[in-house]
Amino acid sequence: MSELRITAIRALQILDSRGYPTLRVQLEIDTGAVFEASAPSGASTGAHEAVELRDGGTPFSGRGVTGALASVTGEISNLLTSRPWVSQRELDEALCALDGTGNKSRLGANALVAVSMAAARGFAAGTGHSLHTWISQALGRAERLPVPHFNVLNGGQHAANALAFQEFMIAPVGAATYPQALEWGADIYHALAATLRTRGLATGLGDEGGYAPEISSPEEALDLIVSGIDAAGHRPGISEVAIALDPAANSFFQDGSYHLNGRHYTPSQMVSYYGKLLDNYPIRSLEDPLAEDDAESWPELVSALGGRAQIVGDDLFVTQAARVTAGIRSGSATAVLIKPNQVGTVTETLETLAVASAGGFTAMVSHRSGETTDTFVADLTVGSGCGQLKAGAPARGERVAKYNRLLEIADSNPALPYGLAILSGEGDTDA
Ligand SMILES: O=C(O)[C@@H](CO)OP(=O)(O)O
Ligand SMILES: [Mg+2]
Repeated sequence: MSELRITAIRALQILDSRGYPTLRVQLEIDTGAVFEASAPSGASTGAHEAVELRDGGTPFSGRGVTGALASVTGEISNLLTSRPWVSQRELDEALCALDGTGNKSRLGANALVAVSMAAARGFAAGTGHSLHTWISQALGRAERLPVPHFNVLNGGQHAANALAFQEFMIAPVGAATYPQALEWGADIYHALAATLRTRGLATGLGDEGGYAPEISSPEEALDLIVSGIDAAGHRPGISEVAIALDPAANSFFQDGSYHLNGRHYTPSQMVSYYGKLLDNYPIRSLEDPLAEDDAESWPELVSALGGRAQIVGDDLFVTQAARVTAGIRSGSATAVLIKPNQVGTVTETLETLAVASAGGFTAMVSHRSGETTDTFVADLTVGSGCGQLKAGAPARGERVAKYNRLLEIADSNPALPYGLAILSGEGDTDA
């Protein structure tokens, strides 16, 4: 692999999709080529995520990134321009050592992840490969176009309505190709708007571009989505248009119980509740169905429901290999959600994917609720071969940037397979 000789690093404050500042980083190398990346930002964050550096005070309600910009143009720039870098791992390890904290809080995970992603683009270009192919080679996995999981109805911390569950996604599992999956997703999204209007419900949007009607129960949301799928002329079903949920249960877990539908559910009652949802709706995936502070209840949920739906740890694992390893041992989930900025570097993200795969977990790559038009996660999904990406609704620029990047990849790689895969270490077996 050719060395990366970085000659200059620039950092620019830009706005994310919620109107808060974030950073865009540019690395210039000795050939004059420039590689760019931008940091996304979550709203429903896990307690163990790598920590963003935010200014506090004013402006931007305390969410300024002056400090993170200074990390990039100061210490990080001094280090990265001081010598050539032979690999992504070497560069990322040096970044982590420079930060010196366990959670990236000194230099900022937002600063580190943007630099690390820009460097990955540089290393990929040095090999003459696209980013997705470079990632697949780094992981030793076959490339695959994912089933897009479109978040069409928003609640929780991503919307102002009273819906406790955060994300209601549709997954066109039965589409023959990625472009067809996108077409189905867009058609259903529009049909859902018509369904909402017919019932006198608002079509205003939540943070990820899904509708945020004034409803409060998950069942109402699921009924609306099933109607929308029907109205678009598709079949709701596990192997046609399936549903995936991210309740993000941290946000309605209080004092040992889950506050939902005007009731308090014990962890065991939540497991039965999800069982009923699986009986009544074609749900293929449940992310953060329980809270991270209720970690001891996850194995019970997996024993009861793990054979019927993918159980994904997001806040529970925060893309960190050690936490995934512990989750594999305790049987706490069957899958991991992958968000590079939760751990802070590309190398650590790839490590988490490798650990998940070796332990028989599936993986789903994810955007954040605060996004930019950066498309790194689209390439990461294809290169990891994990077969699943969630990037919000099939509308709004920062969301469709990812879906459109997948169209580009599909267009220039017509032989790439499309669909779900199991990260089993054995290759890409169809799920
Ligand atoms: O919970 C999630 O999975 C994410 C992305 O959809 O939300 P946030 O970025 O706010 O953590
Ligand atoms: Mg989540």
